[in-house]
Amino acid sequence: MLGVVVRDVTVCVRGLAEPVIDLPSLSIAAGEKVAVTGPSGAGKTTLINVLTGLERPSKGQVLWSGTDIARLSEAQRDAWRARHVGIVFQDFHLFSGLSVRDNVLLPQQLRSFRLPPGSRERAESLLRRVGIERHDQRVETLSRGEMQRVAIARALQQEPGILVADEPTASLDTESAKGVISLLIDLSASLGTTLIVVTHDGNLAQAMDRTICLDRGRLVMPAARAA
Ligand SMILES: Nc1ncnc2c1ncn2[C@@H]1O[C@H](COP(=O)(O)OP(=O)(O)OP(=O)(O)O)[C@@H](O)[C@H]1O
Repeated sequence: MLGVVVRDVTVCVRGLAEPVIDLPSLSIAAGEKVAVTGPSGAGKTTLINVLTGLERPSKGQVLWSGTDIARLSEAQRDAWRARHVGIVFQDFHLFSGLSVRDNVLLPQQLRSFRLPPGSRERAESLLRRVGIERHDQRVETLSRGEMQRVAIARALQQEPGILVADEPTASLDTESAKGVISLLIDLSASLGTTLIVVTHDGNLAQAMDRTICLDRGRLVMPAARAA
């Protein structure tokens, strides 16, 4: 299980006087479920990029169970991320022309060249857990809700310590969104995964242990939860 401590992190971009992110301190415990919310442009994606090593902060530390990923080179961060992080992208990033099963296996195949024993069985078991039974179906013929569930299965295939999902319910109807919320929670709990979701969905935020709210790159108090 992996938790993170962020210390004195800023992200500055050329042409902007104010940092895009300015976080004196932030901790997420191993196994915790956290929602990241805030208005458009608040820095949510930048925060996720920094936490997953997709982007290096201008200064500060990002310590995942002791490893400061902000000090790693891009290649080292890529390797660290492949080992520890599953990402569910908002637009899924599934590969048309490939089957559901091959989409789940592809990142592992790219990483290890030869699939480790049991990979196929694990992919099929995860797909069944997310409610997808037709594993030979070409991925582009799925509904959006089904694509979302395949993307979740793929993110969990390599048993990551950290699962990050960007707006996982944004394109779904209420019923499918409910299903995805309980899936994310059940799967991350059973695998001991730290779960970080970027969301505007109040139902999803309420299902997390805690909400981190950003405004103009800084942490602010989240709006009080409805009773
Ligand atoms: N490379 C960059 N160059 C210039 N501005 C940038 C760069 N990266 C981020 N920004 C700015 O930083 C701010 C935060 O961007 P970010 O994408 O993190 O926000 P967000 O909260 O995820 O927004 P949204 O909800 O609209 O996706 C925005 O004003 C954005 O324009």
